[in-house]
Amino acid sequence: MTATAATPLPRPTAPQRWLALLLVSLAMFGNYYVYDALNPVIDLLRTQQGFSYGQIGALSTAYNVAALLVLLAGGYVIDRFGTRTAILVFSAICVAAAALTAATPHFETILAGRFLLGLGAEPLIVAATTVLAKWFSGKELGFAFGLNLSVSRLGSASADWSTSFASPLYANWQDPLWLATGVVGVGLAAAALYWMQERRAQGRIDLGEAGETDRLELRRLYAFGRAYWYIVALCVVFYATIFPFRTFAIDYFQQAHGLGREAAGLLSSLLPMAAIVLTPLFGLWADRVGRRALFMVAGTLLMLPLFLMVTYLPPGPLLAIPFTAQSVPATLLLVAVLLGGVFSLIPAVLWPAVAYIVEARRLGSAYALMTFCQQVGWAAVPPVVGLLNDRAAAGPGNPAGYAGGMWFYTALVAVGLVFAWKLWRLESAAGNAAA
Ligand SMILES: C[C@H](NC(=O)[C@@H](N)CCCCN)C(=O)O
Repeated sequence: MTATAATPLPRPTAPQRWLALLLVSLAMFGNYYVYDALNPVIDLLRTQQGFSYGQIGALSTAYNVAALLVLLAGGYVIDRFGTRTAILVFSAICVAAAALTAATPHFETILAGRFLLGLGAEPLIVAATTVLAKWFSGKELGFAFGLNLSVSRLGSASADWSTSFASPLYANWQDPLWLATGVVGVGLAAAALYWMQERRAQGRIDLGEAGETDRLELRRLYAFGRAYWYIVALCVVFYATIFPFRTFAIDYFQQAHGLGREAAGLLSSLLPMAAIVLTPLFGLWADRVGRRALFMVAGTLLMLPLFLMVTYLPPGPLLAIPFTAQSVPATLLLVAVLLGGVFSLIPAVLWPAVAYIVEARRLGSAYALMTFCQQVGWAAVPPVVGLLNDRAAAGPGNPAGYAGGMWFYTALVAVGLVFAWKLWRLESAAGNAAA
């Protein structure tokens, strides 16, 4: 039965909202899994296929270049075809991308696969956000976003854990990537179920007006204030450090510190695992006390010494990772735990901070612009780190060769600290003026 113009449609019930969240989050789980699935096979791509670190960096950048092109297209597909079709189409692109990446040993094909992934995965994130806003508007929206991000991070952690639960697959570089294709295939199935759910809801449930998707307004850059640009600058350097570090982390722990793949995967998974638990908690804390700029200063300050600690401090005693048969050196464990804390803290305050300084009607384009800048920074760093590693002939015989990359990350964090500090000064001055 459909409602007439005289009888307003009901808003979705709680079970309907949570079903939508579950299905969209499953699609996002697959999305984050397939992105991170490349990280544990980097050593195999190097030993079995002879890829250089520079080529690995290019595989990472191909994703960002594609994402930049899609962001420039400005959410056209979502506006034109609607969220349910967008989720389905972008999930299907991710599956095709995963299969292309796994299919052949040629560098160009793998590069094309990662490019295709960027075309599907980043707009899928935008479409998922739009879907949640439709189903949850006015009801637990922040909580729904937080849960969605936690499930996405579980996808990243699971890709790292695959070094343990799917260890027999790591005899070659292709099988783990076929597993990733299967996982993102499950995400596609969830997207198809969501498609059915939204189609059934049409004409029966009020999902709000099909709002405009966040658009990039490059012509109006001047309209944002200084505080906004400080946040964007911190966003650029933070993600340009943490995502490339994660890309290379498993291989780095293996080559520079002699860890096995399973231990290296578990260590790397501490970053997304911490974020699953701590991001919502830091978000709640910041909601209570405000002072987000101070949180950003604290986060970047904590992050500043970590890459040098992992490079120069003695490894310390071996410590067992709870619930596993693996042990890792204490210094590495400490650095991974602290990086996990930072990976939880900064995103928890960075993205919501924009909403406090930009007027609501411009928030969409503010986020689109911030994501655009994020991709530019994130695109630039992996080839530089790859080049530094290659030039220094970094490898198990020359662990010191990885130091250049670690100094580069440290320099980026130092720049981030300057912007966080400037934001804090600006906000303190504004607070004093208002008092
Ligand atoms: C919330 C934020 N998301 C992003 O930065 C996305 N643009 C890209 C995520 C890609 C993950 N493979 C985050 O994850 O912190």
